[in-house]
Amino acid sequence: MTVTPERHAALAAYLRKHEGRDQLRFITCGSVDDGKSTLLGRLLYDTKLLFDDQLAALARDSKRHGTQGDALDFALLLDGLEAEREQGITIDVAYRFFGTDKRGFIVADCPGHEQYTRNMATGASTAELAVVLVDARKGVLTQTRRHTWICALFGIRHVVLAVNKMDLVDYDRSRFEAIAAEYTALAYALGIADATCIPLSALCGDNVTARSPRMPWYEGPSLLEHLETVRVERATGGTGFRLPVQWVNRPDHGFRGYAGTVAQGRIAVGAEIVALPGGRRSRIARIIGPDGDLEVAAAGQAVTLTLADELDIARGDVIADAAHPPQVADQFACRLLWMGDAPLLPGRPYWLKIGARTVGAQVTEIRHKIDVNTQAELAAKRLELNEVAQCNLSLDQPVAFEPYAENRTLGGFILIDRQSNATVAGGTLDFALRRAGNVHWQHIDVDKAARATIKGQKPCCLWFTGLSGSGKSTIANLVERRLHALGYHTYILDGDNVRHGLNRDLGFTDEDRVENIRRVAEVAKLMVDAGLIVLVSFISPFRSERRMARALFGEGEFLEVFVDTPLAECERRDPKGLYRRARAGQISNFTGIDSPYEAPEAPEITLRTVEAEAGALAQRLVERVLSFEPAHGREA
Ligand SMILES: Nc1ncnc2c1ncn2[C@@H]1O[C@H](COP(=O)(O)OS(=O)(=O)O)[C@@H](OP(=O)(O)O)[C@H]1O
Ligand SMILES: Nc1ncnc2c1ncn2[C@@H]1O[C@H](COP(=O)(O)OP(=O)(O)O)[C@@H](O)[C@H]1O
Repeated sequence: MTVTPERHAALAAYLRKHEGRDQLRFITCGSVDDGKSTLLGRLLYDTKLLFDDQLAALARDSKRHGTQGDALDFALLLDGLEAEREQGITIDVAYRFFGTDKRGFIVADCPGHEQYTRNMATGASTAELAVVLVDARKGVLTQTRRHTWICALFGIRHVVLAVNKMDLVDYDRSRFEAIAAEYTALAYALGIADATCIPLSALCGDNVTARSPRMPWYEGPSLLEHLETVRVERATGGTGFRLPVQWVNRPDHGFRGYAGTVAQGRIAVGAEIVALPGGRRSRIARIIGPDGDLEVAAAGQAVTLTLADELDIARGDVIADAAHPPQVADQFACRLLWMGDAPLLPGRPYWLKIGARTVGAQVTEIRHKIDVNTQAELAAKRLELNEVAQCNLSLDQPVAFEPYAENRTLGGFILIDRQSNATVAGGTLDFALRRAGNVHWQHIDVDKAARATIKGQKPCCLWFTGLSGSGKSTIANLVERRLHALGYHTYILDGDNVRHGLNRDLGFTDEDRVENIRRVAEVAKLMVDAGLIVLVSFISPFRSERRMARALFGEGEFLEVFVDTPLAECERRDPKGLYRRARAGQISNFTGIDSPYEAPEAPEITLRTVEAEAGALAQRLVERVLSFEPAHGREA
């Protein structure tokens, strides 16, 4: 079953038709084989609200591939979708919708495999309730705990534990009660106020839509009865109006509209607004809905606003009630669910997307990670796939936000890998850290240009990267000697040396190397600011951090010098005997052996040390530097 444009259109039509009707948005989550597909299939079938085309397909597939004889195999209803996922077709979450005369339902179906945590996070961030499945024979598993944790993280306050396959434990009451007790304690520890446990058999239909005579000891509602009647609070935090601007609509010079979905509150024509983070104010001139002008816009509505004044508002800005604006900050305490295959490394730059805004961001500190089985808080220097943690976050620019507990749209974010563009984390902003709030940039009259002029040179950073023993230090040293002899003001920052002082606390794990490069890049930036020609000679093995270093400098100030020497040659030279020791297992995390080196993709200069002598290579570099130095009578 594919999620075709027709089905999306059908969903949109359904939502329109049932606007205003009581609706429950929920997600289903469970481990593989817990029976999630069968349960959902049964629920859809028994409420007789399957689309006809789906039913026909189900009857056909059941005969062909089903495991239930001539009966309908409900699992097949959903497994088509699973199969597409196996083939790597990108479907975040499949939304299904059905209803009874009491309520409409929108279900985000999230597959159970570990690697689909990402999809589950997407589903959870818009759901009001979660149905968590466990197999009665297996009880609460690590996966169950993880899913429940994710539900809690993303603000779901109502959970149903569907204890499935009760038929396979002879509808045993004590088995159910033991699982229910364990799960209720877990949910309570995670702050989930309402955890309802229901014993059922999706396959046999027990307690799914109607109470089962096979479990007379169970006095609670069937799953459907519960879903129809559970009361969920819909309040989304405060009442102040907020609209994250999705796009700026400028068909001609006469019209400038700001389009987006109202994330909170309501606003009327004439009301005073503030555009954040900039802080400029104006009044609402027009509110334009899909069918024409409106007097008022409220949470959930997609509208275009025009303002009385021409403000410089860009995509990603937030238009807010001027009397009750949200906070603006660039440092946060947050909770994070790491979903990247490569680990999270503090200090590494990622993109952060919040509302309609994307900004550069770094996790500055992992305060602790959380063991989903025990809730224990553990020290961590990195986060691996599916780990959750409390972190501090620093953004390159301030953003308007609300704590996640108050508004999911303005408090929820994702992190995106800058190289692959993959979503690597989902998170929630808890509160702003004010540490940077009172630190202002101090203006200094003597600037970089003045310092450079007095030295008669153009400051720059020559960033050498390459394997240990490739020749970075040798060549950098020759370059500096030559420039120095010509009267230039230079400085070499060498990895070995800086690691004796400023970076004495760092080792050679990936996370320590990230921090090592971050610090030395900042130091190099200060030295360039002081007017110097700086030569940085660090292995700097990761593209991501070299890119971060480059971003600190102005146009033409940063030259990446790739000292390109094959590993075998470095090993043959082995000037410090380190390769020999690494091969003997005496040094771990050695670059090129058991720690990666990511060669530059577009360095300004590549020096192949097996093809030319160090002196000749150094001379090439000196000439390159001199080519953009101001002429002042020095001779090369
Ligand atoms: N495990 C491991 N891996 C790589 N290198 C090691 C290691 N242990 C010690 N050394 C010595 O440390 C020097 C590299 O430090 P850097 O600060 O340049 O490394 S990095 O940029 O953080 O990767 C490097 O110096 P160079 O040979 O000049 O590159 C080595 O002498
Ligand atoms: N063309 C060359 N350029 C630089 N170094 C070379 C070259 N050919 C041989 N070498 C030798 O390779 C070794 C490089 O060591 P070093 O400069 O300390 O490398 P790194 O700083 O990259 O670890 C030195 O012993 C140097 O004499």
